[in-house]
Amino acid sequence: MTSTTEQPGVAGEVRPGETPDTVSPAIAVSHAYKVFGRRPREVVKRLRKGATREEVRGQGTAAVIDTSFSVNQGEIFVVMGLSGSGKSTLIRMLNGLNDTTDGSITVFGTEVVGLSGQELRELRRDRMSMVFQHFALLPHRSVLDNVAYGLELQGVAPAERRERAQHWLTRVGLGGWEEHLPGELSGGMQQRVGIARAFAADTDILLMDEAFSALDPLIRREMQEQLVELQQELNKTIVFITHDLNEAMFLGDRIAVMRDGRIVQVGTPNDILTDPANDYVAQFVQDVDRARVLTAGDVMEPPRAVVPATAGPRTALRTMRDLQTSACFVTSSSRKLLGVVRDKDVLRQVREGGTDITERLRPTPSIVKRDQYISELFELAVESPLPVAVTDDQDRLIGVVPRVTLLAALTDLPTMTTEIPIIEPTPTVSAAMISETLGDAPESAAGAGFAPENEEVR
Ligand SMILES: Nc1ncnc2c1ncn2[C@@H]1O[C@H](COP(=O)(O)OP(=O)(O)OP(=O)(O)O)[C@@H](O)[C@H]1O
Repeated sequence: MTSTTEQPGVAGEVRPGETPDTVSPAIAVSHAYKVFGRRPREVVKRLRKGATREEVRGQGTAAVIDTSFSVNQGEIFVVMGLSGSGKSTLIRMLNGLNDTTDGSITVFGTEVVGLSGQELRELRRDRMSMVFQHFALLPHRSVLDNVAYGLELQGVAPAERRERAQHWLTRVGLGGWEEHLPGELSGGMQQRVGIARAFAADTDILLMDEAFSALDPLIRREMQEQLVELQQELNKTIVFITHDLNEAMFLGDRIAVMRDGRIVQVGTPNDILTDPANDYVAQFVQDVDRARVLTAGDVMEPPRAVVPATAGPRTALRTMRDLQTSACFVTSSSRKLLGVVRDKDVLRQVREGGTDITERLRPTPSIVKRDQYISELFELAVESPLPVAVTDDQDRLIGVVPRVTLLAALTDLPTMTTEIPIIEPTPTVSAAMISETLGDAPESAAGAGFAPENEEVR
């Protein structure tokens, strides 16, 4: 499990494969508090001593309480939580739009808490752009000038800023709208202008506060996909606020779940879904569209019905009989998936005295990669009698997704409902007939091994 309920002092969490020594976070937040009210520091003291948000309410609103987390360079970090949980306050603390009552926030190693107004403006101009839920466009400037606005603040020359703004308008699908005023555009189009403006400013960090919430579902989906695409292309660090769990799961490399001003869990979408830290998170995720969060790699099982190409037909047949299945994957010596053999074909081959199963090889009906969402597997699973094969970049068979696993993944049920695993597809030839052909007694499934090839030709 890689998810954490962030612990005090644990600011530099890193992703698998990275080491703390080689990666410095883009943003590190440590024990940060934000209290609205007349005596905020007093409230922090009481919170530190264990007072609850409710208990201090008379003195002020504790919007963000003892929050520690870090955002790695190049990741999409989503902050999710119900309305009022403190998400907007938190994201605005990162760029100084809200001051921080207590604690530390660093951006690329520079402490943000305590910077002057001028320094904060520079930070927002040069390092962190923000996309707001309600666009925040300048109503009397053209669409093009709105997109170029950040560049203007950065002092970029007019010709270059027009060119860059034009480029980004085209990227977000608004070519041709340059000279219009924002008010002439639909909500979805205005949001695209906001996004183009943020990307045009070319800051390393993008802060997005409910940036897609005003969009209708189809456009919203499109924008989510476009954001992921742009992020992969440009390797920006993105902090994205949403109260929509499916959006969080789709976008987030990691997700922080907030409740009543505190972060209650940080983890990958898979961690949050399969290993919620508490009942609150569990309730939150119960309605999530699991098919669009879990990948083939998350749910795949070790392939059982597999024989190497060097195994003869007798071995293949014995394997299928013992596993009570009618098909078997065939792999090369380097575990590359070559295809499948069927029980009927192999039975015939044994009777005919054949020795090379690759002569009876059929193409594998469905093959996916480990990072494909299981929503993409259903059609394949319906069309194919065999479990969906999962291969790596070198086409090696690394797992299978049987239909039962796919269905169980949707509801978080265990896949094993009986003691004996059912291996798809069911036999088309009886075990007795196979045993008679092989001239031996059935072995237990657990004992199914590969006989050396010289046994095959006896
Ligand atoms: N300027 C302010 N003055 C006083 N209280 C505030 C201010 N801004 C936010 N709050 C309070 O802080 C708490 C957290 O609000 P915040 O807007 O950060 O939550 P949120 O999770 O972003 O909610 P939403 O999704 O509704 O925007 C709320 O109780 C809110 O009323």
